[in-house]
Amino acid sequence: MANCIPHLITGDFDSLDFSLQEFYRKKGSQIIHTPDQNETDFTKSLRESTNFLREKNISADSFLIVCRNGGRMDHILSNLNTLYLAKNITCLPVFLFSGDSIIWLLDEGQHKIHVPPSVHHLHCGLIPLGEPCHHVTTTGLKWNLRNDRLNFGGLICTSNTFSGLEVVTVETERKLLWTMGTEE
Ligand SMILES: Cc1ncc(C[n+]2csc(CCOP(=O)(O)OP(=O)(O)O)c2C)c(N)n1
Ligand SMILES: O=c1ccn([C@@H]2O[C@H](COP(=O)(O)O)[C@@H](O)[C@H]2O)c(=O)[nH]1
Repeated sequence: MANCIPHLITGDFDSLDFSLQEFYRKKGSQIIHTPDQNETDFTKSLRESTNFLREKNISADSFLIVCRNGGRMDHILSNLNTLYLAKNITCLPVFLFSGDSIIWLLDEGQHKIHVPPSVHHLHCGLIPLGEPCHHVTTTGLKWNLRNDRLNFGGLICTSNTFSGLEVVTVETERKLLWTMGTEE
């Protein structure tokens, strides 16, 4: 890690040691303090990173966010909320990677998800966070949905897995979180 110097360090810094901040500043990291307490560090850092890429003229395909799951349910839920907020911050896709899962937000419409055979035995799911999804249809899952309704308090799709096809298709008329296991 000694050679890994972040281009940008940003946040409210309530959990960042000042000496560590100074260490990285001297190594060349740009430091942006965002004290606003009406948005989470993740949401703000997505905005700062988007500005950073634009100012430095750096092109990127996506954001891969590596987050800890330290047991704080409010952190987990606010991280998922940031996936919904991301559309207003960046046009790049945002993938949230945590532990052995990756999760991202599917927009309304049809989706094809390419699934490498090495993860066919792992878990996947479709989570209707925030609002019911009245019509969801899938192919490529062990337990497929056929114009089914997903909602909290009713059916949500967790602990599903793959049928063995290399492509999963999802059709949804509302935004829907897609989660899947990743290789150890
Ligand atoms: C309605 C409402 N609830 C709660 C808050 C408080 N709040 C929301 S985001 C935020 C900042 C969180 O900072 P972050 O470093 O992302 O998380 P932490 O580990 O400090 O909880 C705070 C304090 C608020 N501003 N408004
Ligand atoms: O266990 C965790 C801890 C943190 N996060 C994310 O990081 C930010 C900042 O958290 P701090 O406690 O201020 O360092 C938080 O909003 C989460 O997005 C996390 O996901 N899991």
